[in-house]
Amino acid sequence: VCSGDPWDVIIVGSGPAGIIVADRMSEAGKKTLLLEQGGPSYYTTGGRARPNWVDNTELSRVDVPGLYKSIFSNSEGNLTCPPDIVNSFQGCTVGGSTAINAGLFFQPPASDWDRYFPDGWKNSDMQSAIKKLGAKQPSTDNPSYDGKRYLQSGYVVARQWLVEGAGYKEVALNDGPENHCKSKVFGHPVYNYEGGQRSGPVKTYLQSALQRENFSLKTGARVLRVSRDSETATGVEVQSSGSNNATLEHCIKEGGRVILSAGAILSPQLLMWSGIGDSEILTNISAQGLVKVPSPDWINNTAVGDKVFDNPNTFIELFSEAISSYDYKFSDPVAADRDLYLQLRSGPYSFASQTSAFWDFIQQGDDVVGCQGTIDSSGYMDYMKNGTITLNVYGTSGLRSTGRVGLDDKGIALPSANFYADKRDAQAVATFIHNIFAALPSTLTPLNIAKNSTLEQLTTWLSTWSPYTMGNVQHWSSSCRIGSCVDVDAKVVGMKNLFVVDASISAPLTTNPAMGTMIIAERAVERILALKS
Ligand SMILES: Cc1cc2nc3c(=O)[nH]c(=O)nc-3n(C[C@H](O)[C@H](O)[C@H](O)COP(=O)(O)OP(=O)(O)OC[C@H]3O[C@@H](n4cnc5c(N)ncnc54)[C@H](O)[C@@H]3O)c2cc1C
Repeated sequence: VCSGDPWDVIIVGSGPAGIIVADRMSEAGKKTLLLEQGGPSYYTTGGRARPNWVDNTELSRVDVPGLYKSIFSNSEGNLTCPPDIVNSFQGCTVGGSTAINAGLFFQPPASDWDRYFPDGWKNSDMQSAIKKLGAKQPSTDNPSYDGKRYLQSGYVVARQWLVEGAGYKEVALNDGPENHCKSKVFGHPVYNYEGGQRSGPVKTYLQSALQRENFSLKTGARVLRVSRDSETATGVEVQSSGSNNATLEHCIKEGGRVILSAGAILSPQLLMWSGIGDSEILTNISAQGLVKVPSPDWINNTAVGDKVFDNPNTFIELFSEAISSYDYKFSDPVAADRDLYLQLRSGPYSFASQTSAFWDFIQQGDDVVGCQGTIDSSGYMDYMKNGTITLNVYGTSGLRSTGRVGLDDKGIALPSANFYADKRDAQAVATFIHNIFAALPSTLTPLNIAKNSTLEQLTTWLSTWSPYTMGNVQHWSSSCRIGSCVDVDAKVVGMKNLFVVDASISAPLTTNPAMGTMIIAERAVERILALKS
């Protein structure tokens, strides 16, 4: 029995991709339902979780960029997914992980589309999607509302090291093809903020969707599976929050569509619970009653959940007498910085803590591997002494080691990353570090790895687990790739009207994934709307 009238399009998940798809589908006149299992995040969505110093403002903890890091230690506001929903650190709230992330907003280089995406998704095909995103979503590399740059001592030292020493070009990182090539470039991080506050799809696309009468957002609505009649999706089965095991059915009209935008870990789980995936996994979870479709109607596709990717992270602690470290606080910020933020949306709390970013590509035979460096304003773990900053080094595009989204014994998604399973990956990241270490000035000292380490020593160090190495950064992508899991229109292989549009369908990108995922969502909408049926 359908709950309410049927929809033209039902979208599962209000992350950046889901919100963009919902806005564009409703703009195209489709009667559109967006379902999100989590609750409010930004102030404008009803989010009120925040430290006392932000009381009496129209801000929640989500709106204040400088409260970003507190998400890892303070769960107030139920913004992250509980363990009975997914076995990883993700946003389960309006905006998905863009409501809890740092807001770093980097445009993937043109070479990513050309190298790693199929026909129809090459750089030239992506231009209209990139333009549409740029027109709708503000971003800035100078986030403080008063126009001044704060916490720049780390930038000055890094600039001297990488630009003057190592030959990186200092650029505006998203501007123009020659700058966003991400090839030996250095600059100020770009954030999707506006007016000293977090922006992102909730503040842009979602607001335009909410103006339309043919659009509806329902929160607290966890979709369990897609209902289907053989290869035709008919709707989704939803477990309403608070209700004990009660479910209801939202239906689509004949000719309607279901689009999964639940993220790179949960979209594969939804497919599996809907009887689409590796038959071995389907057999296991159907024994627990999690698959409702009879086995003859299962769609056996081992590409569901396969080759999931996250960036392997290495933290390098660097010390210089010339640096003043800055430690962000949730409850008790430095009074002057608190006032600067509250009165002028300016100062350190107008950004998440990163003060510079840079990229290079490492050539390995015919292959290239992208590497990214992002420098934070403080030390980490055992290295909190003033003068210390943290360099996060990520391996990015072109890495060969990937994992799999499996399910735990309760059927809940559990990603594996398999970092450096292919040794060439560790060698590529080590080469990136070795190259920049060669240019370290005498005034800047790495604290957790020797400055004069050989390439072999660096390779061994970064591929041996420690609190500083082999870390996940929760940039999950690539678990339902175009060509094997979905087709070039983002349609699930074997299904007529079921789609996946989120980080799942992206290849590993050279940059942090949010902006690329949003571009992909714009492109997928163009292709879906162009389909005949
Ligand atoms: C801590 C952290 C920091 C990050 N920092 C950055 C950064 O600075 N820059 C950057 O580019 N990227 C960053 N990322 C990654 C980036 O945020 C993600 O790549 C991006 O949000 C992925 O978008 P998505 O649309 O694929 O899915 P998600 O953002 O994962 O959104 C999926 C949404 O679907 C909902 N959902 C899932 N399953 C269901 C269901 N069954 N029923 C109903 N709703 C469901 C979820 O609750 C969630 O709201 C960060 C991620 C994390 C976790």
